[in-house]
Amino acid sequence: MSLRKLKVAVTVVGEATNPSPNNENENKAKRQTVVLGNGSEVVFMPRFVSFDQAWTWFDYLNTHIPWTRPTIRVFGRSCLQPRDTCYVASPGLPQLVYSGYQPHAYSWDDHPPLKQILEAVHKALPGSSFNSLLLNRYKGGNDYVGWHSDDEKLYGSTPEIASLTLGCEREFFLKKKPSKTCQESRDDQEPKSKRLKRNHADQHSFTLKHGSLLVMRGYTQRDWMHSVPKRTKVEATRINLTFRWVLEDPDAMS
Ligand SMILES: O=C(O)CCC(=O)C(=O)O
Ligand SMILES: [Fe+2]
Repeated sequence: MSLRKLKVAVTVVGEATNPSPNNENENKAKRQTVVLGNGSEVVFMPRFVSFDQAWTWFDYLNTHIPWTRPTIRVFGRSCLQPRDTCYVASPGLPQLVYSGYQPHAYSWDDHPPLKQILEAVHKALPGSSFNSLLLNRYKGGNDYVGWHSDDEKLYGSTPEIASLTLGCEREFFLKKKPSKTCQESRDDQEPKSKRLKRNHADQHSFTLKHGSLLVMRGYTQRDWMHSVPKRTKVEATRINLTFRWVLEDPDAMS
C-alpha cells in the first residue's frame, strides 16, 4: 500500500509548551494541526517529551507493565492479537470490550510513572481529560495494528484520543471511511486517474517518532480509520500509549 505523505493542509499553529517534567529548556516543541474536514482533526507534537525522559518511560514500561497478547476475534475468526497490550482505567468505569476481548482494568496506582505521563499529557492539552489508557507494545516490524476506528460507544460520539510513542518509530496511517454521499457515488463512476486526484486528502501518514504525541479529535473515529502496518525491516520495540475518556454512562448519551 502506498500512501502519500501529507504535504498540504498541515498548519503549524505555533509554539506549544511541552510538559517535559524534567527539562524546562526542552519545553518548546512545534505543534501541527491537520484539519481533516467535516469536524475531524489531528494535532501532532513531534517532540512532546524530551528524548531522555521518553527513554526513561520506555524502560520502565517495557519491564514493569504486565503485558499480555490476547486472543481476539476478527471477522468471526479467533487469532492472536499482533501486539502486546495492557489496559489501565480509573475505578467505576464501564468495561472496555473490543474484538470480543475484555481486558482487565489495572489501576493508575499500580504504576506511578503512568500518573506522571498522564499529568504531562493533560498539561499539553488544556481542557482535555483522560481517565483510561490502552498500552500497546510492538516487538518488531511483524507486530502491527490493522485498519480500525476507536468508535466504541463508551467513548461517546467525538472522543479525543492522545497517542504517545516511545522507542522505535513507526508509520501511522489515516484513511477516510467510504461513504455513500452523492459526490462520492459520482466519483465511483469516474476514471481511476480522476478519482485519485479528487481523493488526495482522504489519506494521511505520520512518522511517529520517539517522544511524539498525536491527538485525534472531533469526528475522526466516526469518519476515519487508522493503522500502524507491518514493517519488514523494523526489529526494535515500540511502546504506544493511547489516552482516552470513558463515559460513566454511555447509554445516557444516545
Ligand atoms: O500504536 C498506535 O500508534 C495506534 C494504536 C491504536 O490505534 C489503538 O490502540 O487503538
Ligand atoms: Fe486505534
